[in-house]
Amino acid sequence: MSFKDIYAVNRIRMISLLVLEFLTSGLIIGVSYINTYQITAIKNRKWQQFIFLITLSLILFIISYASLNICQYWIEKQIQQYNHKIRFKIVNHYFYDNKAHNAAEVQNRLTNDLNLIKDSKLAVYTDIPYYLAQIIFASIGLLLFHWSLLIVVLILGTLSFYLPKFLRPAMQAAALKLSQANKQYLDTAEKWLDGLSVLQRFSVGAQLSRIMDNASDTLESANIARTSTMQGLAVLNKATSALLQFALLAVTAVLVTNHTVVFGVIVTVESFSSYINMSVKMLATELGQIHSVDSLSNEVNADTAVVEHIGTLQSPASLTTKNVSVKFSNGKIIKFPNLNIKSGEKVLLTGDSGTGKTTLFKVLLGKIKLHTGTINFKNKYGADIKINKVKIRYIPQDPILFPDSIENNITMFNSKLKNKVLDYVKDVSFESDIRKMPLGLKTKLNLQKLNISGGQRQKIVLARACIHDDDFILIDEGTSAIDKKATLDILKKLLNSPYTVIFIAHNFNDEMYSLFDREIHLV
Ligand SMILES: Nc1ncnc2c1ncn2[C@@H]1O[C@H](COP(=O)(O)OP(=O)(O)OP(=O)(O)O)[C@@H](O)[C@H]1O
Repeated sequence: MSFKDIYAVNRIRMISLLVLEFLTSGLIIGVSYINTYQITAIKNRKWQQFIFLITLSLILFIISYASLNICQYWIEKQIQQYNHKIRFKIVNHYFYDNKAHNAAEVQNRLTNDLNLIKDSKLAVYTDIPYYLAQIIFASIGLLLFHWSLLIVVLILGTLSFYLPKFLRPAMQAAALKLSQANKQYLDTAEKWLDGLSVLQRFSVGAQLSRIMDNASDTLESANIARTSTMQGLAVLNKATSALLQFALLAVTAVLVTNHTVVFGVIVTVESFSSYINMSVKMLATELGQIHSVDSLSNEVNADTAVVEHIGTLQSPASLTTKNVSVKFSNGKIIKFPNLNIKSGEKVLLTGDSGTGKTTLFKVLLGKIKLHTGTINFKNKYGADIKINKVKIRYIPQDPILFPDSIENNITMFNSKLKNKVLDYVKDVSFESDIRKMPLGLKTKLNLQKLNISGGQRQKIVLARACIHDDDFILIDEGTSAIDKKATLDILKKLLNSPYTVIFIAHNFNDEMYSLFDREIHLV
C-alpha cells in the first residue's frame, strides 16, 4: 500500500492531480505576492492600479478554489478504485489461504484498517506537492524581497521538519493498537449480539452492557492514546512555527525601517511566513502520519498476497490414520485410535460428549494441525492423495447457508447441477416442504428471519453434499433436527450410495444403527 500502488491505478489521473495541486498552490502564493503591490498602491493612492490588482487576485483565487475541488474529487476516485482492488485481493487471499479466519478479523481488515490507511496515508500523498509548492513559491517570493528573510525561514523550517521524527515510533505503535482494539470490539459485538434474542429472553441486559462496555473501554483508550500522540506532535509543531513567525516579522520590520523593501512587504511576509509555517507543519505531520500506518500497511499487504494455487483437489475414497493426536493452545491433548476406513464403507462415529468426534473431523479436514501421527488418503483407484489436495464434503453441526435461493444453496452456484436438484431434494425428504413454498426452489433464504426450520436447513446441506458427488462425506449430527421417519429415509438413501461416509450421531435407534457397516466408539 505505497504511493507506487495508488499511482498505478490511473497514472494519467495521478500525474494530472499532482501537477494541478502544485500549480494551484503556486497560484495561491501568486495571489499573496500581488497583495504586496495592492497595499503599496493604497499607500501611494494609485487607485487604478489597486482596482486592476484586486480584480486579478479575485480571478486567480476563484481558479485556485475550483482546481482544489477538482483535486479532491480525483483523489477520492483514485483511492476508491484502489481500495476496491485491495478488497478483492484480500477476499481472494482469505479464500485460498486455507486458514481459519473469524468474521470480525475479516470485517476489520476490509473496513476499519482500509479507512485508517486511507485517512493517514493514501489521501495524504497528494498534499505533498501542494505543501512543497507553497514552501518553494513562498521562499522565492521572500528571496525576491530580501535574502535575509529566506535564511530565517530555512533555519527554522528545517528545525520544525525534523523535530516530529522523534514521535514517529510512538505513533506507529498507537495505530497498531487501535487496529487491534477495533478487531476485539467487532469480535465481541459479533459473538454477543448474535445471541441478542436469547439474552433478551433471559433478561440479562446488564451482562450484555457490562461486556460491551469493557470492549468499548479498550477501543476508547486506544483512540484516546492515538489522539494524544498526535496532539503531542501538533504542540511541537505549533511551538516551532510561532518561533518562525516571530523571527520573520522582526527581520521585516528592520528591512522596512531601513527602506530596503517596500511597505506592502510587511503584510505579505506575514502571509508568506504563515504559508511556509503551515506547509512545513503539515508536511511534517503528514509524513509522520504516513509512517504511523507502516506496520498496518505491511499487515494488509501480506493479506493481499496472491496465494499459490494448490491445483486440482481430489476426492479420497479410503483412509488410514496412525497414532494421531492433537494439542490445543491450552495444552490439552486428545489421542485418537488408529483408523482404517475402506472405500465405500459406512461408519457410525459415536462417543460421549467431548470425546473428540468433531475434533477428529477437523483433523481429517486439515483444519487442525497434527501433534503426532500420520493420515493417509487414497482415491478409489488406490493411489495416495497429498493431504493438501484432499477434497472432503463436510456437513458441520450448524448448517452454513447463504442469503440466496434454496436452489443455489444446494448447487452452490454451479448452474450445471440445476436439473439434478429435484432428485436430491427427494432423496433428503425435502420435496413436500418445497411444495408448500410458493416460490419452491427459488425461495430466498432470509438468514435473519429464519424463514426455514432447523430440519429444513439440515436437508438443504445434505442435498448440497450429495449433489456434488464426492466420494467421501463427513456428517456431524447432520440429521439431529430432522424427524425420525425422514431421518430413516435419508439414511437408507445415503447409506445405499457408493460414497464412503463417516457419520457422527447420538440417539440413533437399532434400525438406524443396522444401516451402517460398523461403529467406531471414541472414549
Ligand atoms: N480450540 C480448543 N481449545 C481447547 N480445547 C478444545 C478446543 N476445541 C475442542 N476442545 C476440547 O476438545 C474436546 C473434544 O471436543 P469435540 O468438539 O471434538 O467433542 P465431541 O466429541 O464432538 O463432542 P459433542 O458430541 O458434544 O459434539 C472437548 O473437551 C473440548 O473442550
